[in-house]
Amino acid sequence: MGRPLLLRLRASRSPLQLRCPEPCVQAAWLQKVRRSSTLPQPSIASLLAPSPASAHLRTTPSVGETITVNGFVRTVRKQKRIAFAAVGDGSSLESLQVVLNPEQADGLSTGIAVAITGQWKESPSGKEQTYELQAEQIRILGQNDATTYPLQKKYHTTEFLRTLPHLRPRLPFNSLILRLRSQVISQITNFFARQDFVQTHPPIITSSDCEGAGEVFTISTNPISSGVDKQSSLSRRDDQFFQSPKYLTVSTQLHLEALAQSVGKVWTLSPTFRAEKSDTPRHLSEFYMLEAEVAFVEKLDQIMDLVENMLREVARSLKASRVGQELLHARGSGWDEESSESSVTQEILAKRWQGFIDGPWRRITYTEAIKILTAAMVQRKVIFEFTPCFESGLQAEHEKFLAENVGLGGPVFITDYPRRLKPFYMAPSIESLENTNAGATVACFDLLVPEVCELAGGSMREHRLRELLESMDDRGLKRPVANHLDDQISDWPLQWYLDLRRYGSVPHGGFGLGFDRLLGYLSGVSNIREIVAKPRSKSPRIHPSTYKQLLHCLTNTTLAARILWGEVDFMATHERTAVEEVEHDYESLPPNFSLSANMLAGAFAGIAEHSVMYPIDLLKTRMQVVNPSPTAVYTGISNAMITISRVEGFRTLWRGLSSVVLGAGPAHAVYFASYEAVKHAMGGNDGGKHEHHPLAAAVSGASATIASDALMNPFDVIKQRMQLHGSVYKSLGHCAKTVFRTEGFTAFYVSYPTTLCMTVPFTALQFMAYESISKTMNPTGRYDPYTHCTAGGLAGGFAAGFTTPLDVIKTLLQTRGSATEPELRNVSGLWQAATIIKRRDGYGGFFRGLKPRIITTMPSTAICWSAYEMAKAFFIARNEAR
Ligand SMILES: NC(=O)C[C@H](N)C(=O)O
Repeated sequence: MGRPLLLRLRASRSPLQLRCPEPCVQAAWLQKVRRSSTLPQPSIASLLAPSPASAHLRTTPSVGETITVNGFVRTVRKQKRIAFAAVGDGSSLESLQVVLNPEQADGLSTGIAVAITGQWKESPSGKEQTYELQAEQIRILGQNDATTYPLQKKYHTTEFLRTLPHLRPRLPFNSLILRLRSQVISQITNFFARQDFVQTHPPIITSSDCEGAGEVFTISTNPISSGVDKQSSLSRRDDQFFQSPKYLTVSTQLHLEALAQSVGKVWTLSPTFRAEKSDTPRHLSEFYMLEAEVAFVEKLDQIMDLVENMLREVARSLKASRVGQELLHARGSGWDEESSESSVTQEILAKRWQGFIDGPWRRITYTEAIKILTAAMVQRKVIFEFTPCFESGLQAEHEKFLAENVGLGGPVFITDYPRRLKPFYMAPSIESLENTNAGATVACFDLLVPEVCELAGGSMREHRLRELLESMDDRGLKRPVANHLDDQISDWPLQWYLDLRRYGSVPHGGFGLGFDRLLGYLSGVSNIREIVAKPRSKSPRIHPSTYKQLLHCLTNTTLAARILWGEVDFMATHERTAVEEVEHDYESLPPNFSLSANMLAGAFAGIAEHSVMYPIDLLKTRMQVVNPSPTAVYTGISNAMITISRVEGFRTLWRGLSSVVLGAGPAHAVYFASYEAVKHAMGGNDGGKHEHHPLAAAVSGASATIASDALMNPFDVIKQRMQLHGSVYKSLGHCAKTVFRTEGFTAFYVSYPTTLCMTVPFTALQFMAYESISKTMNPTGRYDPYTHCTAGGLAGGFAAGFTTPLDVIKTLLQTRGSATEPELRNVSGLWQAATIIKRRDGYGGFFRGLKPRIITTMPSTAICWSAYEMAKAFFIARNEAR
């Protein structure tokens, strides 16, 4: 027997090596069996890192042996005398290196399916891989349109990949997720089998809404009436295939309860459907739920023990498995990047598994949870948008806090919720029964884990007939006839459920666990759309409430500031119901990111930027005025502030703001929309967030400015006029009218070319600097208020400093109408303005207002970029489920 073989995986970027079991000695008869066998060829995983199973099957070839491998070409590299193809088959993250001669490589392209026969060889030393296949014969198995194949070897965003659910499983990380699913199912199957549970297949088409939340999909055979006029279509008997309304199941629990009364312990892993809003990273309309039901148990703790033991075993076996090792490897070396933009590192993932393995997990009651949340809020450890309160249930932000702080990285059970918040089938808590306050809480739990929050929920079921009927009545579950305990109503959908209590009822309980969420948690994939083969969810659209929300944040400055600094999750500002539905999930700009979302993000940014920095901007304008009136000469910023507030009143500092608010919204909307559109057209989004395109950034910035300044210029002129010392205009309208009447329409645009001369280089410099600084500070490109803010500020300061001379010229042109001297009044263009400044004040004149300009610009651009990135993150989250 040889020593354990250490295979260094091809293309590994981390030192992680997979330990392979000892290769078996190859028996001659086995070789024969394999050669003549019709079984598929060895998988690449079994070749690169044989598992005990594959070694047992004798797929590990010896050096020099001829083998055939099936797979898909991931890349081809051709040199003069030699060519290399990387071939993958989904069995491993790694690909197999195939060595070919250049002629053999002809016709090979990324994506093509091949069967390659060749000699298994040791790679020359110093290569990344240990073994390779020296091709002898290549068989192309089918057509491949290489020019249009969408999964070329380059970076793809997750959103782009979601548009290709039929092809994305071919990516190495996606295939790993498929294997993870399969493995966890087999672990769970083993676990339950060892505990003598019976696996069952309850129906998918049901007649009742188990959770009573009205989130059922109704089944109809009539494609036209379905969904169009549900009510009328179902009331027409001839449209009812089943004679009575039927739904896709929201939970198999009720049926499992029936089956548990036969064999005691049952489980299922079934598709489940919910017609709820599902545009969050944790919800889908179709998902798999793992449910179990146990008869003859009387305590909720027994059900929690079951969940805990099961998940502990899953984590243990995952940790020891090849899939587990590959997941860690992927997290450590960026394999997962394109198919799951996740911030979960190798360490976090390992910690998550360990959190499952360590125990016992914390169990606290709902009442205790509310106390913990309230105390944390009072002690200012956390700011909640919604004050925790017993009656209202836990909001997403509360669950998140509990998962992170009470579970300390591991899971935490929250038990005994108020009866009112839970469905009809739950039994009262034991404590609740013992108390005078009988029935106030129910014997149930939610299992919370960090990031995912609710992973599972379970309860003791009400097994007593009278109490069950009372509970149904409390919730208005209408029975057709006023009920007597012994009434039997044959066509009432839940009649059979009552029978379970009528005939040989036993105490029992069970749980349901979101299986896709579990896989997401175990693999560190934050959005279950990357976990499920073909995610089904309600299409999102930009809802009117979104606009309301943005406005709310804008008008509430403290809230806006807290959001900008990342103290408050933007989502938490949404209305109560939406908090549960919408979650923040920032990813890079998707190709299909809508224009309106871009514009709205831009508008939000523009208004935020201009409003906050307005007073300083006013000072800058006044300091740049050539030949100002003696009462408007200021020695510095603070002197200017004090003088203006004292002489003209504090409110003067804000004069003209309305013009900016009115103009900045649309102008910035145009600005960011053009920026993203030009950047996209110039390939600035290609290659993903790790590639840097300064030219694209600069050109898009410049184009954006040309478009937006055309819109903003008149508003800017009005603003400047109103900011001047001794401005006589009463309002925006008054100013606009007066300027138009006395100076004509051109007054609004005389400074446009100068503005562009200034803003185009300013924007190009700023965007270039912003992109460069962001890429350096935040290489993953995730939403990070701190980097957006810092990069935005630095980029703005840099651009502002360099363009101050042009800004001085612009101010002269924009305010010429308010000047008293004829030379200044009649200045007609950039060059003339520059000459006047030079003559009167020398070169120093071109740097007047430099300091306030940098001081205004830095926070302005910081706010602007932060607001823009925040709004963008928000829209991406809304765009999620497309
Ligand atoms: N089987 C269960 O306990 C799951 C529960 N019916 C739910 O949908 O949350």
